[in-house]
Amino acid sequence: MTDLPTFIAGLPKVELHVHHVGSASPRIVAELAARHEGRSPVPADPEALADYFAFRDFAHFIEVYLSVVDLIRDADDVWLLTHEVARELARQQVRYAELTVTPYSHVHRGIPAEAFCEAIEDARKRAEADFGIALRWCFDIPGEAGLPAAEQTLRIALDQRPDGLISFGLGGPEIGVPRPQFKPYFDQARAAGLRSVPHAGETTGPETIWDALRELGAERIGHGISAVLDPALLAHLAERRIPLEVCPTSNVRTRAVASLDEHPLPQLVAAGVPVSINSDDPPMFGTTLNDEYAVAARLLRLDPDGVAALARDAVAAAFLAPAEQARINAEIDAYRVSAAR
Ligand SMILES: O=c1[nH]cnc2c1ncn2[C@@H]1O[C@H](CO)[C@@H](O)[C@H]1O
Repeated sequence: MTDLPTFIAGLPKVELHVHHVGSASPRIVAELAARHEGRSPVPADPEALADYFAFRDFAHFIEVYLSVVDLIRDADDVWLLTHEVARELARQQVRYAELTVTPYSHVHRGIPAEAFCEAIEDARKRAEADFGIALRWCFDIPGEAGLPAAEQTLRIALDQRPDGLISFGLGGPEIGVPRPQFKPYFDQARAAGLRSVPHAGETTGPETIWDALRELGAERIGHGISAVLDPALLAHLAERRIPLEVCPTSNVRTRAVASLDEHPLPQLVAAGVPVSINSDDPPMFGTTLNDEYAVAARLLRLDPDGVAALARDAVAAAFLAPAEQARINAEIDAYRVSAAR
């Protein structure tokens, strides 16, 4: 029987909550920083970059995140980042990933929406050919940029409508960014067939999650960890099978949770709430998806069968056709059997 980290490394997975820019590896950040020599606070040296990715609080995290967004200056940068993110996901046996991209932030920095969408689409198709990974897009509104960003994100989603686009989200800070104001944009996105997956309950309380459900028609919740403070919400999420996209290390590194041992993941699972395990912004948080599965296994005291079940839970929460879900689940089951020998 292989040890758990080895088992996790080989386990077929899907990832549902991982950010495009937030996944820029130190090597990619260094390459982008070198291209824009001297005009960025982001260090090119991987050691210095690790220190740069130490956050005082969530607001500081967003500030650092946006400084990395500034490194993405043209469509070539977008292509390079996307293809490299796919390589890293595939290296971890990710078969399918719903990658959150924030078109507004790039268009706002001068990359035309059409060029941005062409770059991510071309990189997505090349990644499928090169690495065998299926990528789909969530276009998210950077909440800190408010309603103008909501309007432009919706426009880009509906006007460009890249083939890989399947969902519409809302990221950035929650404090000072109430969810109800974004209802008109989510209504139009959902009417156009996009799935609703806003962040909520990451840095604010359960009421933000209720708003995301009631006002934005959320089908999944990004993070949603403060649901543990509201038993009625826990019961609602469990009864309606509304999955939370949980990112344990992210919550500790952005100071949303004091430590992994205090992370509410066990309480969420005990309440019967469906969860998927995700990495969010892996290099920024010094983690990987495999590391997050190992964290979940420790917090939930899982054996390989339990870890394989976690992977299947993420497949169940994915916006994938049933036949595709069955195919990935069959791979997970076959792997579990082979690893047991
Ligand atoms: O953990 C997170 N919570 C909220 N937003 C995040 C997180 N990680 C990355 N972003 C990104 O920060 C952008 C700010 O412009 C948001 O759009 C979101 O995509």
